[in-house]
Amino acid sequence: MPFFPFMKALKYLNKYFSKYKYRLLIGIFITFCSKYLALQIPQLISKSLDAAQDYKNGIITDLTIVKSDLLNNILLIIGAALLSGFFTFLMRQTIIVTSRLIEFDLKNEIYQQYQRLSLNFYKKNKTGDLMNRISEDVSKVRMYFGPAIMYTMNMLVLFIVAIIKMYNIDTTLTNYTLLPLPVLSISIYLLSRVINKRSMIVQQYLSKLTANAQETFSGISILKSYGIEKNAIVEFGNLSETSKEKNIDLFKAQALFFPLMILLIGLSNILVIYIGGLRYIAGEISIGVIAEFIMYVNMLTWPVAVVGWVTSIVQQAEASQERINEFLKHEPEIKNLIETPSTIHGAIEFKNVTFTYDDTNITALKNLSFKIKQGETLAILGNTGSGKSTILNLIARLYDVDSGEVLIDGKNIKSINLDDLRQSIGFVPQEAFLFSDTIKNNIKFGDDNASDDKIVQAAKDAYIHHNIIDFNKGYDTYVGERGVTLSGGQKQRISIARALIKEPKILIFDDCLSAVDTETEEIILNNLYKVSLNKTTIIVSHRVSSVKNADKIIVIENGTIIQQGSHNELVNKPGYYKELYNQQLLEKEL
Ligand SMILES: Nc1ncnc2c1ncn2[C@@H]1O[C@H](COP(=O)(O)OP(=O)(O)OP(=O)(O)O)[C@@H](O)[C@H]1O
Repeated sequence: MPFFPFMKALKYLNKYFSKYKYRLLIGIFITFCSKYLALQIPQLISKSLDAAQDYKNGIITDLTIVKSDLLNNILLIIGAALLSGFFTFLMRQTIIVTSRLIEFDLKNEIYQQYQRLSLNFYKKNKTGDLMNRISEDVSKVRMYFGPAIMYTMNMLVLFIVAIIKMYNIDTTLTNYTLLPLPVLSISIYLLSRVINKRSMIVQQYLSKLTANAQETFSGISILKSYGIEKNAIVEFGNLSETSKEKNIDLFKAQALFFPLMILLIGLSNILVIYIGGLRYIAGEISIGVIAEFIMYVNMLTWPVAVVGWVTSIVQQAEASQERINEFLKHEPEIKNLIETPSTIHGAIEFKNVTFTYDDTNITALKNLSFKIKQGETLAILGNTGSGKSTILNLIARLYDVDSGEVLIDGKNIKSINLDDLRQSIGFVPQEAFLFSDTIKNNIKFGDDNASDDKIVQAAKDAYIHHNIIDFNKGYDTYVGERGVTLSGGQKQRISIARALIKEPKILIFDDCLSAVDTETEEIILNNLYKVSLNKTTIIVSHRVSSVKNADKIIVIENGTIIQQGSHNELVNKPGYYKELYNQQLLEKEL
């Protein structure tokens, strides 16, 4: 059962309660000690006041007895206050620290789940949303483990102990004193709901503002070259104007919080003084009791107000945990079905493969069949959108086919250990992506233990070494957001080096030479020819020059093969390949 049993989504977090149960139990015990000690103070003050009055009224005549009583009480009050303060410190150290530990665990759990999930998941959910759930939502859930539990414990101990003490002293006065407290709790709850609603709206606008600013900065060169800075300023201005208004709305509601509390505490205090005064005059209670009750009222007000606040924290945590659970319970579409290791040689076959992207409903491949033997080079040509990248995605099992089969070494790709499959593929995507790190680490990404010599060799093979050594810091040059800006062709070649260093059985190049000139392309292809001996290689390209040496060329149109054969075979047959060849030959001559 979760700490607040009416919450369903929060049940998921029970495992963390049991993981940290000892810390939490110690925290709860410490809270009890702290509050119990704090609650001794009003009684001591009451006794001191009564002693002074007894002396004044002549009930006690010996001043030294009164003085020693008072001194004792003062020392006890200081002692109780110090100890209670120390326990409050320990209470935060246990409960709040535990909530931080759980926050850390939960973030790691979500991150690991994100890593497991397939590409489809990332297409369906926005990056901002993923980030929000792992940061904002987790912080809200932490509030449930930390402050919500701490203040609830606080409230329970204070309430039970104080109320027992109060009823033991005077029932009528206690009833009157407690009268405004439920009103306080309910009004704080209602106010907290308004505050939460408004702060969610503020958060939404903050996200919009950040997204707008981020997009503007990343597209700054386009913005400037089109001369539309003014439009961007107006758009940002409008957004921040609305955001400001929403913030003012929020602060208006927040501004009510303390006055409301003070008003209701004031009401309780007036009741204590008025009813207590009447009962004192009637001789039913001593003057010390009035002081004691006033202290109890002030001690109880915050915990009572907190009931409202905690309720809304728990509701928010529930909503956030529901969003987190939605991702945590999401099963990756592509699963590793085989635990035993698989050895991969690199023969690939597509048998009547049909594949539809389920988000766009586009059937990218239709009944497609082809075969590549281990160590052969296959080239894929075709117009944009014809399905070339889709073939590569299926070989890396980034998606599973709808019908037909992809076979690796004669075995259905699903019956191969997924980790081993991906380990044996060197994939160079269409758009090179470099991490904000050094060039060396970007290349080493393909093989963590690669020696410097191996890194240099891979860079030479990808024909990027000569560029790298021209940078001041060579291989230690930082690339990415705050580093050197590389040209498209340089990025592509680093990305090739990253694939080569892995020495995979299958090399996949998805139109990754598009940003280099034909001479550089020629050099790289010659190098690749040497390093890719014995490796199955698949090259996707729009250029005949990139594919002419392949063992086999297939031409794709609308997801089906319209031509296949070697360069020599195809160049003599009328059709797409011959036309492309002639056209590119003509361009070269021009
Ligand atoms: N991730 C995706 N989600 C949905 N539809 C997609 C996705 N990727 C590609 N498609 C669609 O599938 C079809 C085939 O795309 P694919 O990327 O395989 O073409 P391509 O031949 O590699 O094109 P290009 O030469 O432009 O890279 C296209 O109509 C495309 O819009």
